[in-house]
Amino acid sequence: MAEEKPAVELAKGVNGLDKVVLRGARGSSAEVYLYGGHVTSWKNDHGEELLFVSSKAIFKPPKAIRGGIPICFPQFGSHGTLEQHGFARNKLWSIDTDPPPFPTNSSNKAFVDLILKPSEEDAKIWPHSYEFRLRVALGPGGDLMLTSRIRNTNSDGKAFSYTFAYHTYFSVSDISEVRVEGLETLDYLDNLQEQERFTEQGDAITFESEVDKIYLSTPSKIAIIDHEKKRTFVLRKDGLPDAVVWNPWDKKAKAMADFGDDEYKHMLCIEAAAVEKPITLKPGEEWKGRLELSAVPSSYCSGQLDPQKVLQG
Ligand SMILES: O=P(O)(O)OC[C@H]1O[C@@H](O)[C@H](O)[C@@H](O)[C@@H]1O
Repeated sequence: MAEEKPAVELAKGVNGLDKVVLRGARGSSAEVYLYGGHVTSWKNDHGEELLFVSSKAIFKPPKAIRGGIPICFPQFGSHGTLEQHGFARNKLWSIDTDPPPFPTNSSNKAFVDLILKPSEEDAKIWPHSYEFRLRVALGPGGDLMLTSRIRNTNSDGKAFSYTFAYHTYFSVSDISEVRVEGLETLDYLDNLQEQERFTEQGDAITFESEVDKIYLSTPSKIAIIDHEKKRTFVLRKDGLPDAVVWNPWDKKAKAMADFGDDEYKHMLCIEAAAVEKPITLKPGEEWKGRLELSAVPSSYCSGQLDPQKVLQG
């Protein structure tokens, strides 16, 4: 009998970068690079990849990996003085061997704790002391769970504020066949129109051109229905009121060096985020932001699927 592989294993990834491989009980798996604290793979029990990573992704600092789940911290987007999406996604994280207690299902072994602390160099661009702990776990059913705990460890009595996102790239069969449920009728800021505020109209969201919107105060559950693949992703979030929806479409795709010209057809970013209202932490305070992803088979025929059932179920 083949020897059972460990639930958690340290391995070498692209360009020799360190990565942690997580293996669930029934065949699911996930991979997390220490570079960026970046999840680059999430596979279901059948070994099917559920996240998109570009074939042109550059696995080399200081460029963030194009795809998977980059962590945007302490700034989402370009609205602030820091680099686009902050620096956490292009820092080398460490394995946290002694994380503070974490309420968890003790039978679940497939998880890893990472930590990011500022270096002296970092403190020059963001003069704050913090501990950012990230737990990545595979649930018994193959769900992927990310929990971020950010603590203000400033000794100068100063509070700090930040914006945040789990910039998740979902793998989809064909963007034109995908719909997103849970964001209809909500207000959003349109990044393609100078962040002007609009209200989404009644129907589920479908895609036929570039989209870059920040939906505000969204429900905790959002569904991505991939008709062709007959698969529904369900995203549950906590502590993250907003949701960014991004697809670069053809023109922007061509302008990105680390993204294939046609790859926009096979990805969709739905990002659990806190953007509109920055989070403020006083010294000693800790914030928690959680994302849980599951992928379920959906046998969709036009009109048969009741979105309410997906969202309430
Ligand atoms: O190329 P980056 O820095 O990874 O950003 C990709 C996209 O990320 C999205 O979250 C932003 O809303 C877009 O405006 C941006 O283009």
